[in-house]
Amino acid sequence: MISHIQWSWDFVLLTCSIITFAILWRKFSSKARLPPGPRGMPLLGYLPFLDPNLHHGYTKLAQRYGPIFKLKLGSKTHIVVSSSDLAKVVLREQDEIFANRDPPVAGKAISYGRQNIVWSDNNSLWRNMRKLFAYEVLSNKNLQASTTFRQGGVSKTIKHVYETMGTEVDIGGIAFLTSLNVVMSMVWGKSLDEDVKSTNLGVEFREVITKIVELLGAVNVSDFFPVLSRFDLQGVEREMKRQRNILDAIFERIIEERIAIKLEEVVEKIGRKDFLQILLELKEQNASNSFNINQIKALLMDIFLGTTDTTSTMAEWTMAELLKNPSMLQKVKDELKEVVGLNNIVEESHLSNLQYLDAVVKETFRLHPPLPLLLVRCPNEPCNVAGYTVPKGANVYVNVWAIHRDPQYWDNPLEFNPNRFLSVDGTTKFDYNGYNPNFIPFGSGRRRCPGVPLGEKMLVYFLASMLHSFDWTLPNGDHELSDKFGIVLRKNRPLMAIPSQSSTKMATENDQSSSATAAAAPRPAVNSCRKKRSGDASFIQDVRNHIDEFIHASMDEHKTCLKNTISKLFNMSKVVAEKDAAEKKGVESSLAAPSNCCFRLESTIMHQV
Ligand code: HEM
Repeated sequence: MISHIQWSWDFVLLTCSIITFAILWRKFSSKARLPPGPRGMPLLGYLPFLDPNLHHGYTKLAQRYGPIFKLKLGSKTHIVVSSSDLAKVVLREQDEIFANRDPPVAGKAISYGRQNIVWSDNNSLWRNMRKLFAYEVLSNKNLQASTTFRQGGVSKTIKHVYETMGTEVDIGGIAFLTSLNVVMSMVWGKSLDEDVKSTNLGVEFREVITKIVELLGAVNVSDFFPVLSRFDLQGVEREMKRQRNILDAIFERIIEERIAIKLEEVVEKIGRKDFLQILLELKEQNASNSFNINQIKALLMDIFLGTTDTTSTMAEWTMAELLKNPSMLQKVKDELKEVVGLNNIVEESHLSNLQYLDAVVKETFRLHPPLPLLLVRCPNEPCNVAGYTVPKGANVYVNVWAIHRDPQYWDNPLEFNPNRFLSVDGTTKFDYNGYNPNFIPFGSGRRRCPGVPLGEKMLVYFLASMLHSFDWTLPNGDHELSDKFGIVLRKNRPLMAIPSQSSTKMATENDQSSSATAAAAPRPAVNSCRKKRSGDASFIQDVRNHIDEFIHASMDEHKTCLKNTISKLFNMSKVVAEKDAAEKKGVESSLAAPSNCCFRLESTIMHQV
């Protein structure tokens, strides 16, 4: 009997030991070891202690818990990676495992339920969309073909700034409208002022996109407790759908207008098919790589959101840093004077020679990466990073803001010093392709930003043009550079600056031209002529209008340049008049077609003045 009791007792002990060992093994074995991190409250986890400026809060936590740490936020596990070595592991070495997203509720709402590139998982829809995007929007050929749109967009802005010289300008605002104009022309061949149905489209777009970006970065209870998401307690989903519907209505109208006109008219107007046309034709043909109407609209959202807010925010940060550092600003202006020349306007062909400006932009990207935590990644299976387990489905963030300020990789990391990006031979170090994990403002790996070539071109071209055409001062002599967390990292207070006539130009009294005047005055008139003109009768009148407008926009010191231009314009109009007369007589004319004359007028003004 005693031996029987002893045996049962041994059995219980043995069973308990095995269970305890199994639990401890599971907890402490390297395979299941979760990264360290702060303890939170029951149920809520660390939510009540989150710093609203997430990138600052996460950087402080990394200093305490190391380059990979874990947070429990509601029912979600967040893992934050804050060193370039571990960023490389997540974004490149285990790229495929980390290629999914776990979008916030707001992200699902704006993308019609993940029907776009940004919030889609790594699946066939995502692959098809990215392929089309890379080939039809951002290929070298297309970027080359869309140079005129960028020129047009920037020249409209120069005109606007020129007209408001001496008053405060919202730098982010003008950069936003410029990129919006460019992207509208690229996507559906019509810039803001060509859209006759809506006079306030630019302002409306900015308001909506600003709100959307704000909602994407909002702390939303539904994201941390998915079971509560159906109640939408903070109304984030409702508000996002409202904003989406505003954009949706604009897209619907443009698509309807497009379906109503003939393809030949589109091609005639912009010389080739635009992106919208390509998407609609694929849909019409029911091609295997076609998208439904919601997917088309979601793709348009990607392009509009991806282009406008990031580029304008970066333009603002760069101008803010330059205005804070006058000697660097002067260096940029000197470089522009040397590369572009006083009497010319900036062209995209100049950009590759603007090494110092390029270094300034890169230094700004380092200190103020527009997406400080990139976009959330989500592993499709449990995996090992630095000896810790990252569970399947966790929300993984790469703290680029911290990596870009890590003293291990950057000397005096808080100092704004563009020289760190210049090599001895004057070329710039680092690119935006994400191969160097110390510098990844556009992300890295397969989900890296596909918009790099367009974003970079637009940003540098905009900045070069603004800095070459005008001098800029701060209204109160100084300004602060604090930031405000959001999915896009904005300046806490918008940058206002006052443009004035470029001093380098005023210094050369006999200067024959001004790039501001050149770019500002005549272009819209010429464009409107190109639009209006199909017959010949009004053409001479059009030319007169150009001259009137040009004189109207002039300033005293540009009289000589005006005189030259006007005589060129008269010569051009004489050529056209001769052609008209020849045609009336029924004589075959060897002169250029009227539309070519328009183009020549435009280039006379843009390039010879
Ligand atoms: C200054 C300009 C820009 C910056 C700094 C920027 C930055 C980024 C970053 C950091 C990501 C996330 C990458 C990741 O998760 O690893 C991203 C994704 C993306 N960006 Fe950009 N971007 C810019 C311009 C553009 C432009 C011009 C477009 C479109 C024409 C664009 C379209 C996209 C898209 C579609 C994605 C999602 C990619 C995916 O999930 O596969 N971006 N961008």
